[in-house]
Amino acid sequence: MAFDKKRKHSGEQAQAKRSQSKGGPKRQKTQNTEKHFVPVDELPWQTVEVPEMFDDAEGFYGLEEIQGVDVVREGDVVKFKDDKKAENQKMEDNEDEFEGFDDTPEEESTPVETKAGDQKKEPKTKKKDAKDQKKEPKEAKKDGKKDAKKQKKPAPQPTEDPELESNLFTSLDTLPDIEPEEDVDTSEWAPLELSPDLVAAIGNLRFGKPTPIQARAIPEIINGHDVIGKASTGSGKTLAFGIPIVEKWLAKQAEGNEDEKKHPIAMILSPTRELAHQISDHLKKLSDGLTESPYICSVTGGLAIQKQLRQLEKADIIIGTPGRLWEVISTEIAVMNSIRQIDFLVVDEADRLLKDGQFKEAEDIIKALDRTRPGEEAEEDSDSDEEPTPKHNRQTLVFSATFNKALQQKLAGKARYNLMGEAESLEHLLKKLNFREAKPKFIDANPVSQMADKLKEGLIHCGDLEKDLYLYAVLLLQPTRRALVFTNAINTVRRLTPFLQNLGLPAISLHSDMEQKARLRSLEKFKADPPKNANPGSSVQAPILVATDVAARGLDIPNVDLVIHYHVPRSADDYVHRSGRTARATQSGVSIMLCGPKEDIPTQRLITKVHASTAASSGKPKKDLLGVQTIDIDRRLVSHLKPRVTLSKKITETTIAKEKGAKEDDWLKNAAEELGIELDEDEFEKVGSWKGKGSGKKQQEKQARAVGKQEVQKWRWELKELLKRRVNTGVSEKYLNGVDVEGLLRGVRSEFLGQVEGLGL
Ligand SMILES: Nc1ncnc2c1ncn2[C@@H]1O[C@H](COP(=O)(O)OP(=O)(O)OP(=O)(O)O)[C@@H](O)[C@H]1O
Repeated sequence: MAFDKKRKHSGEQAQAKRSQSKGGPKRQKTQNTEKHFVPVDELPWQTVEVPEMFDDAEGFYGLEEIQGVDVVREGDVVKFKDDKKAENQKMEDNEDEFEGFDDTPEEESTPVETKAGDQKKEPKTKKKDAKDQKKEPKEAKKDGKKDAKKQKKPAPQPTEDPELESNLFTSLDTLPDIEPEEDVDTSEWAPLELSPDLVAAIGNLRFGKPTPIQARAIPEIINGHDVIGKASTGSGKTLAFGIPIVEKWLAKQAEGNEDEKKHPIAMILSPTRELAHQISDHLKKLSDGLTESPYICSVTGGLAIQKQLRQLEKADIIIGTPGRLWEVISTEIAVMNSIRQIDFLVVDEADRLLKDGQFKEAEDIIKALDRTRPGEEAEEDSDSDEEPTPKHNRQTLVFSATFNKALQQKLAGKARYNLMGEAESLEHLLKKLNFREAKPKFIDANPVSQMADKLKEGLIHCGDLEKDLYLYAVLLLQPTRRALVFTNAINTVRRLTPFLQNLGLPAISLHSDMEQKARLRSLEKFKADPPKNANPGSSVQAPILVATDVAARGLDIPNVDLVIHYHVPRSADDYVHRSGRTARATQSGVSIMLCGPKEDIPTQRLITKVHASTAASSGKPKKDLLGVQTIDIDRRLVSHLKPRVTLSKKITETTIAKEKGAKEDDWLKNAAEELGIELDEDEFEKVGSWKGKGSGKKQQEKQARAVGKQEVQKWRWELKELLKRRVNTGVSEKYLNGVDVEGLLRGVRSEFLGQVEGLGL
């Protein structure tokens, strides 16, 4: 295409220019398209050699041509579109769009060191940008992910990121977006006399009033007391200690004492890695709303130590698991010295610290905190002959939903006897904590019931071998947004996850034998977008997390409405914490125990223990008030589900046995090779088998390994066919109690769950 260079600004072109500049705020797509239009003077014109004969032509002083330009006519307006520029722009746009976060380890390098660290320096506008990005439609993100995969865009360099946890945990993400003008009334926070900046930050979280534990603990902590706080699960204990810590940090910033600012203000000990990351996230969310915010870092095992160390050096608030914290601070004197000057030591889920061998490390940390530095020691010793009492200025805050009853009584000044056993060791821990005050304030926000207000509890009696069947039945029957299944053993998690997946349910595993990054990814998946239709009556099944007790404490995952105890928990406290993953804050939820014949007695004991105080305070007989309802699931429904459960079990067990067998074979072969022994097939068989304990199971595994691939495929096909048939399960809670079965079987309710068809009775 060629144009006369002697081109005046025609009315059309001027109009074209005007209309481009008038663009104003339009939808993104329009803006992008506008970007591709180029003013006529800026097009990449090329001079054309003209024949001599035109040299003297009047008014004709040259010819230029252009390629790759589209002329677009919009009504009276003509626009020029540079295709090459448009193409480049498109590529840039695609790159901008990429926000993929898939399952590959590379993705874990999402830079998250920003957050609180950057909060310190970042102007508010930046945060707003981040928020805006978050608000981008999910679909766009997904497309971005797909495109990125298609283009094989080089993944970001793995940077051993200790904070994959970013935004994994808090349910704050699920709060509906609020318009800026929609202010939350925070007047109920006024009695706590917090700084206006902090109240505004709390308002940003849309928390209109403090929870009972917050209302009681925050003033005591601000007044400088040591506090032992007890309140039911999901009742806001994290902010009960988090708010006063941030308040003190703000006060120190205002004082402007540079020395004071150099060391961290608080160290929070958490029993699990996931909980540590969650607390960190929760406090960062609170700090997001501040003009200036503390640098918060989490220090947990399973992630790169070097980066954690760098973060520790600049941290204001440290949250960590005792093992990793001890590993880092015991070797880094500078960090240790800095941590010694903390104002707050928090022990979250204190009673759990007694388990899993964490006690020793927690004790080491506390001892190290109190050990005076060499110079100071000499001074003290020379001044006094008395036993050196460790001097520190820190406040100690201990929180949990469960404290041993005897210890509680003692703390409340009511104990008439010495503490024994577990309580004794908790008391021992409390002693080791070396409180600043002789008598820390004990605040019990829920003296009567340990369980959350809006929690319903149920119990299903079934045979030992029927648990899988009942688990499946409950998951089909009880509509959920998210369900959590707890087991007492890692192997059960390993088996149940594929078992449920084979049945078409989106099960995800979580246990301590998984790599830390895989653990965080599992939680991320579980917490990911709630399925759009995962509501009563929907055919979309909500995610199911199958976990050991590693997920029992503290995790605040939004919209978990069902907790199933596949195994009866080992202790009443475990039951309280597991069940506490549902019915959090203002939400309601259901907790159901599957109880085999052998578990009957421990279950009764457990229920009595958990509900004894409720019964006692009402003065009614315990048996009427155990609060746990026995659920009868209709046998006809259960027996209808049995064939598919049997098939899924067979497939799962065969697959696991084959995998395990292959690993054992490899191990044997490697061991034989190293010893320079050649094993023939028969010997190989002999070495791999024995007649001792567990030989029955071994035999079963052997049989399972012998099943041919075709057979397994046949089972899979049969199961697929069964799953295609619809089961009218209905979605009434009444149904769980066996009340409305007839109606459901007749198809009175029009709601269906799963992809299975009528009971066929
Ligand atoms: N004042 C408040 N008003 C409303 N919701 C709140 C308030 N404070 C905290 N929350 C929310 O309540 C939920 C539970 O809080 P948190 O995780 O601190 O509970 P918890 O008592 O520590 O539970 P657990 O014993 O299980 O660890 C969180 O989603 C948190 O954001």
